[in-house]
Amino acid sequence: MGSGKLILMYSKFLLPIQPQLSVRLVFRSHDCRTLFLPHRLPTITPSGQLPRSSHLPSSYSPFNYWHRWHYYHLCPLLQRYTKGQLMATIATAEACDSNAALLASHDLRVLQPVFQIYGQSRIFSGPVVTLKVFEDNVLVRELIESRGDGKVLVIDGGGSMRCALVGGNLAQLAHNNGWAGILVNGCIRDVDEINACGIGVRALGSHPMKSYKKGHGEKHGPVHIAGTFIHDGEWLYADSDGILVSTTELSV
Ligand SMILES: O=C([O-])CC(=O)C(=O)O
Ligand SMILES: [Mg+2]
Repeated sequence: MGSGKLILMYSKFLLPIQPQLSVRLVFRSHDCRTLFLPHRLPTITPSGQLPRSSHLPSSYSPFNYWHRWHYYHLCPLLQRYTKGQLMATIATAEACDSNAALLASHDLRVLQPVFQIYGQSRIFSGPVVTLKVFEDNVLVRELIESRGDGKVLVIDGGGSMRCALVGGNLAQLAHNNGWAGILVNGCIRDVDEINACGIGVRALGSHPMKSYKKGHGEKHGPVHIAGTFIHDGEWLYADSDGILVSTTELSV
């Protein structure tokens, strides 16, 4: 059984008997992990509603096996299915096999395989927000500080190999703000921090130096990365096989 079916089964049959994990709770947030952190686990209420934060006990010890199972095994899976990330179930290879016409018309494009994979989320997708900068990450922070709503930030850093445009702090902030992923045509740093973070990141490589902080660049314009143009509002699909960009959202 595919994981998509499994999650549907979970939503239909198991969530109702686990009222503290209401669908509202799971699908409203882009960061299940935050919600499921042990110290935030809500108690079960008879109505199935989340207790108000003032009702949350300061500690959930001892919390039972069921809670632990959710936290450690289910949450990483749920993260992939939260709002804006449902299309993460599309495998890039399958998408290529079943969309020959879109590939031929260039409505579906494959990025050249020049990116390294970072971050816990190896599969991500979402509508694209584009940004063009050069060795300056002020606008990167500015966008990441806004709500991501499951979008993918595509940063054309001109392929610079002389500094990093994203580090551990920005990656964590992006994850907290609901960005599904970040693609950097350039370098990142704080690799260990990023690899521990729940977001998906693709970049050309890593570099220990930070970038300039001038604020130069252009948001939402077309960018040309890894052999293809990418426009704001297009859809990006990344998994272990590669990265696709589609003019429109692909169906499962
Ligand atoms: O501050 C920067 O330019 C990037 C960085 O190290 C971080 O996001 O942690
Ligand atoms: Mg840093």
